Amino acid sequence: MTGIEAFVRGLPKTDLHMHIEGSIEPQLMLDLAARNGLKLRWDTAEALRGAYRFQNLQSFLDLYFEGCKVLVTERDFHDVTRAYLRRAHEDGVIRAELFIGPQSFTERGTPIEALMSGVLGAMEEARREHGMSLGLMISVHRHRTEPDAMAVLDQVMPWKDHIIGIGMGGAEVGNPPSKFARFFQAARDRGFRTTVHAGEEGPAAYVREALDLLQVDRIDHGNACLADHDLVRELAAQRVPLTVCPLSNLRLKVVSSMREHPLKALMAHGLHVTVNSDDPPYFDGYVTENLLACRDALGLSTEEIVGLVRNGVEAAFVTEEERQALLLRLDAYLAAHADVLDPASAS
Ligand SMILES: Nc1ncnc2[nH]cnc12
Ligand SMILES: [Zn+2]
Repeated sequence: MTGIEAFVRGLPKTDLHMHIEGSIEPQLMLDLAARNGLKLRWDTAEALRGAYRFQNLQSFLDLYFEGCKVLVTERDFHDVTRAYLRRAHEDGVIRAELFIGPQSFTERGTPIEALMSGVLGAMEEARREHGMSLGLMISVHRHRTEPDAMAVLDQVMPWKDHIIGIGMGGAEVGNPPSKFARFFQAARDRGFRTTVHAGEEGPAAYVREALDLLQVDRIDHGNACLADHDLVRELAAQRVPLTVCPLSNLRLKVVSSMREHPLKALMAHGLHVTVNSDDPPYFDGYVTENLLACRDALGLSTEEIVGLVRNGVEAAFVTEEERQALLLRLDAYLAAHADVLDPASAS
């Protein structure tokens, strides 16, 4: 490991855009399938990992929803969440905000109680054992109907105090934010913070709808906003965070190479850009690999990497007290590694 790799891995980071059901490492997927008496199309972790070649978002979602079938019991939800949090902790993540999309599981008969207990129990363990700051977000599927999304909102209300936000993912093109205007209004009326996937494969107009119609607090991805200068100006002026996922964009062919990734262009426009993992095993990288891939392809400086990480802390759905505590951890690390940021200070 080079000095900069070790520095980025140790840097206290956030992961504000990741999906629990997209975090199942191949071996765990096989183990969970065996535990539940399910037969997968792959016999080995290598074979499964070899299937992670995608043409677009839909080809990924097909595999992602197939993978969801191995999560059945409370223990399954616990184990997958715990495994992600262990990896994220080793990756230097101090604040993670986790999406789970209940519809994939409740439609197959898993009770919402099993899902919530498993996930929340694992989060509590990771808070205790790793000192992580954690929040859970409920995500609905945009390819389903708005009444379906409303039903999810009703289902999770008993856990309202354990949920920091409501989001939406799934097949973007043809399912614009406007389809869910009443759902997001309802989520806001019930006191939730909101975020939505927009401008990943969809156009800038979808990001505009997310901002104006859904009035979300953050935008997941948001890359396509660059096509609309007025929109970029508004997003920058309002400091709306974008949870960008560079390796996801590469693997889903949203960009044809990392060198063409818009991360630096988004930063140059003064946007509140954060870097996140999305679905780490599927896209072959946790937050550190995402930052290093951007550094290698786009020539990010160490200061720019630190700026992106600081943006993550500023965009987190936390109380101001918690934000200050996270910033203190970041600043303590930077003070202890002043030689990396300013090599002239090393003597
Ligand atoms: N990148 C992505 N886009 C839309 N929905 C998703 N669900 C999990 N990952 C996603
Ligand atoms: Zn996502």
